[in-house]
Amino acid sequence: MSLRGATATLGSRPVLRGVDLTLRRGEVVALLGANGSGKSTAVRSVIGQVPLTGGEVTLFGTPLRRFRDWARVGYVPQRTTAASGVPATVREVVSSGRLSRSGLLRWPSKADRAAVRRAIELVGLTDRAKDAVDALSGGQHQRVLIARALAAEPELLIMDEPMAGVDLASQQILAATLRDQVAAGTTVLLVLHELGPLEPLIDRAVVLRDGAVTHDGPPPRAPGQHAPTGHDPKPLTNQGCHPHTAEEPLRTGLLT
Ligand SMILES: Nc1ncnc2c1ncn2[C@@H]1O[C@H](COP(=O)(O)OP(=O)(O)OP(=O)(O)O)[C@@H](O)[C@H]1O
Repeated sequence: MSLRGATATLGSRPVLRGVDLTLRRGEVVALLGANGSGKSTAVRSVIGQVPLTGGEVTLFGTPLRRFRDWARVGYVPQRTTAASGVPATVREVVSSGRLSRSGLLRWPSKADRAAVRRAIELVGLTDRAKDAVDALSGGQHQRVLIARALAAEPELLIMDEPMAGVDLASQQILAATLRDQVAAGTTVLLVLHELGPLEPLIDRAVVLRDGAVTHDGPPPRAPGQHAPTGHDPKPLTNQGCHPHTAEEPLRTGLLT
């Protein structure tokens, strides 16, 4: 995927100011930066949720406006309250992630059901498959969202702060899940505040500051290290790591 010269304005505020971000097949890239630097906006523009005012997005070589093959893309939004109060089971939510591949109008095939089962197993929730998602912890809920993205067996996986507010046990399961995906050749774009347990998986880090790229290269080696450009005097890990408070549910088009 690539984002070239991307500019975007939210309200009257320029949020992306000429962002270039390219992922080659099989790469694992971390998008880092302080709160409000534009990370979420950048990934949401990749999946068409934020319109660009300039520049372009291409997915698998196709310009976004002509791209239709959404089953090739898995997207895990920032933690939301989208599932709370919805009486859906883990299996139902994960199955919804398969619809981009199976379509709404036909009965799920054996392969669809197996992919859903595998995705639930990958995130370690097999024993909770019949439970309502709103009976799960925050970390387990995040695992459900990841399983939902994996159910379509995407070639490109985009995750927005998958570790935010996730307990250590879930973090380890997520890291292992991601390791399997990467080993299978999936391309991964991760929005992160710090590399944490995902560090060994990451090939490259892109650092945003005020909507512009200040670094594109090797990831900072240790948590707490400074941004590698020398332009940013603040440690990447200590900029108000925030449990995301209740946010509006996102309508991604990938999740229904
Ligand atoms: N819907 C919106 N309307 C107006 N401004 C917005 C909107 N969404 C985000 N912004 C602003 O755009 C800027 C970039 O936000 P974005 O969520 O992309 O940053 P981020 O780097 O992902 O931050 P965080 O680490 O806090 O998630 C912020 O200043 C934010 O306040």
